[in-house]
Amino acid sequence: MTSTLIVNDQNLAPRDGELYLLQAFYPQPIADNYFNSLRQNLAWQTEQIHIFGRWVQVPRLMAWYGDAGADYRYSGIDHQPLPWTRELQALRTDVEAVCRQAFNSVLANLYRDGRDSMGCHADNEKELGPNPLIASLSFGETRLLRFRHSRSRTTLDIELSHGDLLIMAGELQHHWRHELPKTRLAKQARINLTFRRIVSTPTSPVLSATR
Ligand SMILES: O=C(O)CCC(=O)C(=O)O
Ligand SMILES: [Fe+2]
Repeated sequence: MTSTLIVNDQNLAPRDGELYLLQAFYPQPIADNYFNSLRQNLAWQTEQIHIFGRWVQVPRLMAWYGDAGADYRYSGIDHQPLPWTRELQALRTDVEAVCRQAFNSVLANLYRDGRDSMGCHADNEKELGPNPLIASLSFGETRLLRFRHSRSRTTLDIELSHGDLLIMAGELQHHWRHELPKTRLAKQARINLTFRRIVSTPTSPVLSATR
């Protein structure tokens, strides 16, 4: 294993990539504070995607923050990042210490309840580089993240709860896709932050329009 993480956790991916789950990375009172302030203070927006010739609203709210110049294209639209807030900076510092990697951007998603979701995709955009390390923080309602191996169709369900940190690394994005399915069980909101390192500027649409 060639991981550069300082976590000694077991790799949850049975093959073709690395997945580490640090449960309660933030203990509950701290996670509560982050959930409340992120929900209040981030510039949550609805996004439209162009799919089969029409514009459809994505079933969640989103916000994009990062260093100036770390432009990122998602939902078919080129997004200029908003400048880091103080709390996103603090979260970034904590996550960087564990991952031993610098992040220059974060994509925030707000799932208002179990009717909000994210479609199956891989975070394999070329501006993330060949084997991106992506750090994903969850706050609020527990939701299931489902991984699907592209060739074998094996699925792997990971429950993400309040304060958890999930790290995706190695070749994972080449071989596995992931989705956050809708569920009747989730009545409360969930916030997810994925810290990323943008290494090149895109010249063409790079995120699949099917999310
Ligand atoms: O909400 C999640 O846990 C998944 C988010 C995700 O896959 C993404 O932002 O690319
Ligand atoms: Fe993703």
